[in-house]
Parts: sequence; structure tokens; C-alpha cells
Amino acid sequence: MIELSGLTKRYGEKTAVADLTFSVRPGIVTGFLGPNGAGKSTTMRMMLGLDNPTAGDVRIDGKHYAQLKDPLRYIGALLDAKAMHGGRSAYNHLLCLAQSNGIPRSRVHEVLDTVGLTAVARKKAKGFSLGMGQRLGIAGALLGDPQILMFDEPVNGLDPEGIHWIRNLMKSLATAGRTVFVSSHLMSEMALTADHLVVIGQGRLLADMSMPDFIRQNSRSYVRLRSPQRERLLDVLHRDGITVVESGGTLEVDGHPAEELGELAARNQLVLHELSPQQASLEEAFMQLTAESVEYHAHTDAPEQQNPQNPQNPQQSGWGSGWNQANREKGA
Ligand SMILES: Nc1ncnc2c1ncn2[C@@H]1O[C@H](COP(=O)(O)OP(=O)(O)OP(=O)(O)O)[C@@H](O)[C@H]1O
Repeated sequence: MIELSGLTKRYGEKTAVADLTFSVRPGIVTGFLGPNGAGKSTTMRMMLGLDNPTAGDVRIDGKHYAQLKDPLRYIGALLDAKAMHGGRSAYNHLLCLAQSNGIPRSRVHEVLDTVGLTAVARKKAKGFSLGMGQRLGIAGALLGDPQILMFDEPVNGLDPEGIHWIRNLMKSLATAGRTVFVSSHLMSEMALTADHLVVIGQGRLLADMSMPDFIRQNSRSYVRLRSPQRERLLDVLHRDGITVVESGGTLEVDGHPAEELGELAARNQLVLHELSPQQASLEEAFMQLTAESVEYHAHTDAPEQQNPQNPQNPQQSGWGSGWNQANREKGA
């Protein structure tokens, strides 16, 4: 368990992290999201005692990081895959970490095997690709067989096979009862991996809730209807006081379940060609929540994105497909 209480970090005038209070619980994967510059890395660095908070504190299983004896046995972290001595071999890099934390040499072989680097264990880390560096960083995090694991952008530079591997690794660590805290910019990846989300913007806590609750609270859900008897269907819906948004050839209804709308159509002997609940993707929910707190905006001449929250201006492209796909894969 990681507990943050009023955690704050200021750099001169700049407040990078502002009064963050939340807990990261064992047995689930907790995703850490925020736009660029939101304060994710600063928060993670303070969790690991690499930066001192201006105010507040972080406890790892009730203790400050500095109080942990052999910290790698409590908490393993991948923060920056390049943070290693490039002239050392992968094996020697891990051996140094192991020796400074009272971890047996045999464990080095085990973690090299786990991350798939046994064949290049004697090669110098400076010759490693970004993906290999990530794997070596993950090996370092796993070395002490800790109960708490923290990964900052772990899929950076990994190929699809590597992404699949790290996703399953994080899930299996959580299933085994460990605390897993992971940041990522890839929303689709987060949707497939995380059970719980902590979202920050400009250093402040914006959300701390389960993934389905996050999607529900921050995005629009509606039912899409298509009928060859469109005008009659509109009449029937209006007669029942149901508000309808007309969008191209389809009708969209908020706040009424698909079952109710299907039964209403059946009672009125109306043919439906489509009756489909739509739910926003994690990415859309995230954009919605953090729109106010994005620090760095790109300037573009492209037309503005349509607002998914505004029923007069519904967004069509792939709505819900990512999230629903994610849910299906999660359940699989
Ligand atoms: N050493 C520092 N001195 C001054 N400002 C800093 C320092 N480190 C971070 N900041 C500022 O604090 C804010 C938070 O930075 P941080 O790197 O924690 O954000 P982040 O969410 O990890 O961003 P990204 O997703 O881009 O990695 C940024 O505005 C950054 O410029």
C-alpha cells in the first residue's frame, strides 16, 4: 500500500504537485494519468524518496522510503529506462543493484529470464534498444521480489509483443496480491490494463476511482437507433417525452436504456435496424476531464473536435469502440 497525504512540490513559483492525497491499494493495477507536465513523474520521484516534498508525505506500507531497509525488497520501480551505467553489462547492472540490497545473485538470473534478456545478459547496456532498456529497467524493478511495483511509461519503445508481455505481467503481479502503480500516455493501453485510475492535472487530483466509474462520470453514454420508419419513431419518442438528437441517418437518445427504447418500438410495431448502447472510450473521458488543465496546447489549423458532451454536436468516430473492445479483452 502506498499512501500520499497532502503531497506538495514547488519549484520556486511553480507548483508541480499540489496537495495530493490518495492511496494505491494492493491486488489491483492502478493507472496514473495526466497530461504532459501534470506532475506524474514528480509524484513518482517523491514516492521513491528521489525528491523531497515541499509539504505532505508519502508512506510505503506505513514507512517513509528512507526508513526502508533494503528498499528494493519493498518497492521496485521503473522510472527512466536510460538511468543506468551504459558501460556495464545487463548482468552486472542487476548484480550491483542486488548486492546493494542484500539480494542473492541467483535472483539476477531469474529476472533476466523473466524479461527475456538472458541471451544478451553479457552485452553492454549502452548498445541496447529502447525496448531492451525498458526490459532491463523492469528486471531491476522485479529484482527484490517486492510487494509494490511502480512503472513510469513502461510500454515506451516496446514492440506489440513486448506491450502484450508487460500488460500481462502487471495484471499477474496484481492478481498475486501486489500493489501495481503505472503511468502511461497510451489511453487504449491503460483501458486494457488498469482496474483503478488516479488522474491529475496541473498537480491537482482530478479523479480517484474505478475505471468503469471514471468512464461513466466523465463521458456521455447514449443509445443509437436506426429505423426505416424514422419519422414514426421520432413521433413515438417525442410522445413519450424522450429527447432525441438527430445525427445523420441515426437517432441518439440519452438517459434511457436500450431495453426501454426497444420495447417502446415493439409496442408501436416499428422496425429497428439498429439499437445500440454507446459508451465513450477512456481517451475521450480523459480528454473531457483534463481539457481545462492541459498545460501545453498544440496549435493546429484542423477543425475543432466535436464535443462528445454536447448532444447537439455528437461525436461519431469510433465512439465507445475502444473502451468496449478494451472491456471485452479484459474479460477474456
Ligand atoms: N527540477 C524542476 N525544476 C523546475 N520545474 C520542474 C522540475 N521538475 C519538474 N518541473 C515542472 O513541474 C511540472 C510537472 O512536471 P512532471 O515532469 O512531474 O510532469 P509529468 O506529468 O511527468 O509530465 P510528462 O507526462 O510530460 O512526463 C512541469 O511543469 C515541469 O516543468
